[in-house]
Amino acid sequence: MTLFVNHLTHIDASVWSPTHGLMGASWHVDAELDGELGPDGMLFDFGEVKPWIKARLDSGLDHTLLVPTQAPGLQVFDCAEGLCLRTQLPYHMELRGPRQSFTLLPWSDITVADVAAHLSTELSRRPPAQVETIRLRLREEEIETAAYSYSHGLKHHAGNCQRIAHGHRSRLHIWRDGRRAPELERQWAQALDASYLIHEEDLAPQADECRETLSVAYSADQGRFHLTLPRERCHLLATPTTIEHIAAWLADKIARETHGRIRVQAFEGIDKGAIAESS
Ligand SMILES: Nc1nc2c(c(=O)[nH]1)N=C([C@H](O)[C@H](O)COP(=O)(O)OP(=O)(O)OP(=O)(O)O)CN2
Repeated sequence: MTLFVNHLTHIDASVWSPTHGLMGASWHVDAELDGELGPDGMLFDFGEVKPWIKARLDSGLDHTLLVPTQAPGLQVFDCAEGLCLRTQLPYHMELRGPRQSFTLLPWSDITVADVAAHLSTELSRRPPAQVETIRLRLREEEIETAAYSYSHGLKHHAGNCQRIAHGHRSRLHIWRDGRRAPELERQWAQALDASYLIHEEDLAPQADECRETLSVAYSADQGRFHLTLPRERCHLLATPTTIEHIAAWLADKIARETHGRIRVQAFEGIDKGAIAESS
């Protein structure tokens, strides 16, 4: 017998791509479970499927940086913070942080299908009673309008959002003077895509010769984090990079640039976010 649960949860993470660099990702999770029915006529109570799978994803790959350890020019080694990742292609990046903020995968690139297969194997190792196999399907949200991916870290977050390189793929809705503005949406989604958002207060001192990079450093409950990446990939905010502040920052910037009354609905991954207005 096979049981299925669609839209079981979401995964939000960042992915290191040897062609695109640091990318935010958000995936819907659908699940199928194979096994034998118990005396109650069920394979596994629907009420328990979701918390069982979600708990394992939340304590595993969710909100980590997915690293393809066989990618060209990539090094991973132990360091005082836990693990250090150094990359060369498509740009130089160095990230140091606690081990649990990385998911190391022995591949040359990360694909959604391979991540789903990897999670399915992991979950099937110790399945609940009566369940023999668990298959996950990961899907990007279908977005016909503007979308962008970004990465960030929230040092004050009590949970895994404190990890310095976790990210999202998000819709962006903008209204100018009460009307949806698809051209502004495309323009801003393009400007933000594949970016890293920084709270200015987290900028770390750098040597004068490092004009082309920015470094971010902070300590949080899970440990110390340090990230250096190209300046051109970064946007600086005067506030923490919560979605409330991102929406307000965008609304202010766009209102100043267009001299219009601007409303921004900024999503953080799938189906949630914040709305801000500025004129
Ligand atoms: N009000 C806000 N709450 C949270 C924000 C925020 O900007 N404003 N941000 C975060 C993190 O950035 C996080 O990445 C969001 O991930 P989320 O999926 O919400 O985290 P959970 O795993 O806790 O939620 P589930 O959807 O149940 O998996 C957190 N909060």
